[in-house]
Amino acid sequence: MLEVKNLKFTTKSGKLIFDNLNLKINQGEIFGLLGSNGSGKTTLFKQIFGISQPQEGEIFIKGQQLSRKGNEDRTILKHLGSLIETPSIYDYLTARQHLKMLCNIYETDDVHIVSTLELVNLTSVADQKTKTYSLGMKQRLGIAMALVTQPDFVLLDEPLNGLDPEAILCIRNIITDLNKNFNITFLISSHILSEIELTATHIGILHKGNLIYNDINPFGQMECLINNELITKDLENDIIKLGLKYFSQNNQTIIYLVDEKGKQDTIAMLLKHTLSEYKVTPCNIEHLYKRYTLS
Ligand SMILES: Nc1ncnc2c1ncn2[C@@H]1O[C@H](COP(=O)(O)OP(=O)(O)OP(=O)(O)O)[C@@H](O)[C@H]1O
Repeated sequence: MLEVKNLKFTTKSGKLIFDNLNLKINQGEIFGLLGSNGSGKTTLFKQIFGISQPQEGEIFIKGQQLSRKGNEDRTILKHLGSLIETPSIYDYLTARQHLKMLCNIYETDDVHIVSTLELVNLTSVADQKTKTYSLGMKQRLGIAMALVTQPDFVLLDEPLNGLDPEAILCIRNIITDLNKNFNITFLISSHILSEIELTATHIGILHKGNLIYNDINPFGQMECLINNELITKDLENDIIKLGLKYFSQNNQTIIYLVDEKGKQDTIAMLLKHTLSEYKVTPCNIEHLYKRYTLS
């Protein structure tokens, strides 16, 4: 669905934002993009959506390369829905008019306006001017605007901004339902790690210009923690032989136990090395995030 190759981007003031960034998102994935303030999440969304052009590198959507100049052959963008930064909302238009306007711009059927308003719980205020809307209502309208044209790839940059817990739950359900029932692909950024943990199939951590973690969402898996001083060369060879993913940091080696078999194999292997001082705990995105970004 999306392939980003060797993307480089430096701001006018000389700050390096992307340093040969590579990213691949396959159809049907929900890719959760994490990263600290200023790490470049919004910039990446803008480049994928063609609002800003990469200085170096290539972006492919459904196999079609986006033009560097940014103005020819943009038809592929019709398959994209997006909410980038704050939604572009006009005070003097109603929610229904916003959705109608988007359908006109994208030259798509407007039959989904009613169901999209229903989806984001705006039906009762659909004909009120948006100047009367709260922050959360505007945000839900922004999400509706990303969905109304029935795109098969949706970019949501901080979609949970300003939402109350009920609305957060509603958006989570919308994303997972659309993904499950219609195989819609999502790229979502958020600082709410617990939400990404619950929704994403894959996770990327953007840090210092690159994706320092880019893999499946390990939530629900277990990990095994061992002090580095207990890791012998033979043990490391056995970890590699078993095909286990492992990572060493702060005097600790962390082995990801992707399934029950991986867990049993790992424990059997540790026992073979007469190693009993290990700890098996559930994976947690917050720990993962800290582990990668605070190193
Ligand atoms: N219009 C601009 N001109 C110059 N620098 C910019 C501009 N927009 C963003 N930047 C810089 O680019 C970097 C990346 O910003 P970006 O908004 O992509 O980060 P982000 O990861 O989305 O941050 P946040 O989590 O705060 O939304 C920052 O250092 C920011 O200062």
